[in-house]
Amino acid sequence: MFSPRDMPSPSSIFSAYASMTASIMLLRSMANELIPHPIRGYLFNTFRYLIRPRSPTLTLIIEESTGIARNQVYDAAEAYLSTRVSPENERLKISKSPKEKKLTIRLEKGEKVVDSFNGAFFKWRFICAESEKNNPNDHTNSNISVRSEKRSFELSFPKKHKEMVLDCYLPFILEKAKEMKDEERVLKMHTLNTSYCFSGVKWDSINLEHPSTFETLAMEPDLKNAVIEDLDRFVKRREFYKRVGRAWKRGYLLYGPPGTGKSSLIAAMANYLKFDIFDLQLGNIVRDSDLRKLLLATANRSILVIEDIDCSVDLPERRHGDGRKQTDVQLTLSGLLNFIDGLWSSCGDERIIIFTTNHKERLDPALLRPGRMDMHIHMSYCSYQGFKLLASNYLETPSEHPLFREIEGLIEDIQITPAQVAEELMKNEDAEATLEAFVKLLKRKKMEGDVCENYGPEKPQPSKRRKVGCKQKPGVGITKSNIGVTQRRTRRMRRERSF
Ligand SMILES: Nc1ncnc2c1ncn2[C@@H]1O[C@H](COP(=O)(O)OP(=O)(O)OP(=O)(O)O)[C@@H](O)[C@H]1O
Ligand SMILES: [Mg+2]
Repeated sequence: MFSPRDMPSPSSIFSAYASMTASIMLLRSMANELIPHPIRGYLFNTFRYLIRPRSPTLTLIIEESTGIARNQVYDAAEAYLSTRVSPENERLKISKSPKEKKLTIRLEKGEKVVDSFNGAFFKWRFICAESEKNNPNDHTNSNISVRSEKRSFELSFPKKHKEMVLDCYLPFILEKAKEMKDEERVLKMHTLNTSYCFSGVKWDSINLEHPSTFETLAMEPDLKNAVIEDLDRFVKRREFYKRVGRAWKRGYLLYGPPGTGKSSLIAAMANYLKFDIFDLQLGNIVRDSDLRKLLLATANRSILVIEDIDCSVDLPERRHGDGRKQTDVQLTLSGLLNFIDGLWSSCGDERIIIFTTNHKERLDPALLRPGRMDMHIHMSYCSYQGFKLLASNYLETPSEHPLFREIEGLIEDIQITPAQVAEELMKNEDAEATLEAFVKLLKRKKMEGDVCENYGPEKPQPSKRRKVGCKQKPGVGITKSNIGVTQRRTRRMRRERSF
């Protein structure tokens, strides 16, 4: 047993310490004489390294800049940690620029955050070292110094988690930060500005504030899910497109009567993917060189939209810069498509192109050729499902209402566009009165045999449509690269003239 009597006395400790110090000094002076200076330094450092206690913790230093560029890990950590502040934090920085939608929170110098991931805990600390240097650009010898800050994060964790941090935790933070940035991103709508008479047309941009989302869009649920899945698959497949040697782009053809939500679907896609929209009005382009310039000026992660393609292929006569007619050059749809294909195969990533038309049957076959438009999406008249979604959006009614059954029976027999339904639902704030008026409208339409919209010379024959029972259900018009089916369907649709 250890007893207080066994304890060494203070005088014996002091004499042991003194003799140890004396021997170290002796060794040092011998070493100083015998061993050359550089080797001495090396031995000393190795000895210190060997006797230093091992720490079980690893600390990663994440600096703001790599010397040349910004450090992406730093930016991601800054964004991510702003969502991890806790009541323990005492000082935080807060800011908002005019372009930002929300307040930005950042850690103040020295603040710490503890995060957990996969059951492990990680300690973060924000370091901000200030330094003062003479201004290298100051040639007046005024000795004015510039203050600079070197910011970094320290990430500490048990060494055994090193692989997990490098392979999972940091990639997770990078991904989270990207999601946050996408959410914050203010989408742009680029349209043509034709007022640059001498330098040709240019893109002008405004903030895209179209509120349409997949939640607010009345569409057959299966069709909507198919579109969402297709978009998800597309954005995830960077490596796939590279492997198979295809340009990373996707084409959609939206067709259907006016007011069925084609433009709303484009806005919903842009809002979902956080892609900018480039609205290419072909009618405003008079020179091929302009078209080339405009296409080259479109950005990655964007949607190029050409609306009413059946109308815009009657392109204006090409003209020289001085206004003389240039009749030898005609931009045909297939020419335009080859142009876009060629351009996008050689540059640009994550591009979507969308054509819309009210008359698919009038389209140039070049557009329907295999591999051109990956998905054909038929936007059709309002179904009962579509009505229910609009009613819950516009009237905030519960999912069931006594009048719904009557509406279901009526709406399937007539052709009414979601735009018309939306307009009716907006007429009155009182849900009860609105639904009653809507039932009356449907009955009137049914009695009048007004089963379709008149939106051009091809007004379909209601009796014919009824006979073949061809109110094409939304969703049946969708094909994925299945052009054979699409073409057969187009022929059938031509026969049926469903819209
Ligand atoms: N499917 C839908 N779901 C929800 N709202 C819709 C839908 N379709 C149309 N609307 C409403 O009608 C308005 C007009 O629709 P939109 O411009 O999207 O139709 P469109 O099919 O593009 O017509 P057009 O062929 O004339 O360009 C939209 O702003 C929206 O309020
Ligand atoms: Mg439209």
